[in-house]
Amino acid sequence: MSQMRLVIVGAGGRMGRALIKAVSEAPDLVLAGAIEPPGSDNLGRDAGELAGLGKLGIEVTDDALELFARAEGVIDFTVPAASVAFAALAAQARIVHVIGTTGCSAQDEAKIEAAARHATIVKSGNMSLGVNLLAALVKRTARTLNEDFDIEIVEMHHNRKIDAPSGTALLLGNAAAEGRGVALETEGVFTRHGHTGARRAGDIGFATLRGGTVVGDHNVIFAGPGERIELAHKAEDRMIFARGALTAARWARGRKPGLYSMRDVLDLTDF
Ligand SMILES: NC(=O)C1=CN([C@@H]2O[C@H](COP(=O)(O)OP(=O)(O)OC[C@H]3O[C@@H](n4cnc5c(N)ncnc54)[C@H](OP(=O)(O)O)[C@@H]3O)[C@@H](O)[C@H]2O)C=CC1
Ligand SMILES: O=C(O)C1=N[C@H](C(=O)O)C[C@H](O)C1
Repeated sequence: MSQMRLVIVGAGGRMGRALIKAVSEAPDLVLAGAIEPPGSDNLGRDAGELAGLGKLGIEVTDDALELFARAEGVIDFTVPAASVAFAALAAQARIVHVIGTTGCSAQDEAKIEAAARHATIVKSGNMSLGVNLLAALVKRTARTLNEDFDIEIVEMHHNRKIDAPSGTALLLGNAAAEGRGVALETEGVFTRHGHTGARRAGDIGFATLRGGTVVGDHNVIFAGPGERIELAHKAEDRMIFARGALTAARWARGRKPGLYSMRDVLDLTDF
């Protein structure tokens, strides 16, 4: 099979740079373009140099439409408004769109779902194998334990992160809710301050920590009477997300349009 031609959007970001490196290390993939927003200082720079690799001969541009027309897939770790716009363009070009962007609103999700009628979209709050396996374990654990076990999700990220709770924390919260047969929308508790009253049985609580250069730590605590189970993941390197995104692109190649998740890609659907 020929090399898969991929465009990286948000090429100058923390994940964009990791993705350029990951694509350049993969013999079956080729970098077909690199995109930054209009006005970015990175426009016109070489994508390889941006990622600290030396010249790759791919100039960073803001012309997504032109690049998407010549590519098979786009990898997107940007911001919600950009991902919604890129999904519409991916639908127009009928290509694969891998979305790692977090912090999307319900309206953003609806627009992405609409784009998935024509684009093959894989979207996940976390592209790593470890976190998706953790989500399966959380779901399984929540299914066994009743409401005597209080579920709390603690996450910590670097001080540049702009959304909370993390996409991963929400993914894990949804896994816990699914395991328990409830909806996170009604059971989730996202803030506590002041005289909150006692914890309600069945709550799924979230706590958000921000500081330093932490790549991403998540801990799901099942606190029961006299015992506590903790399931945790610590990301040490953004390359785990980048490689996961490339696994998703390969999996989506040639697949019919639709909205998929890493659960589909990693065949964890039985959990
Ligand atoms: N699902 C997963 O596994 C993971 C998800 N993420 C998520 O990915 C996202 C990005 O994270 P991170 O790389 O740390 O963030 P950064 O802020 O470092 O990077 C975001 C990049 O997107 C660019 N961008 C913004 N708007 C546009 C646009 N319209 N067109 C093209 N590029 C645009 C920014 O450019 P500029 O700076 O010029 O605005 C920047 O280069 C976040 O939502 C994060 O939570 C992160 C890691 C793993
Ligand atoms: O912004 C980040 O850095 C990360 N974002 C994702 C999230 O919101 O869960 C994934 C990872 O934890 C890093």
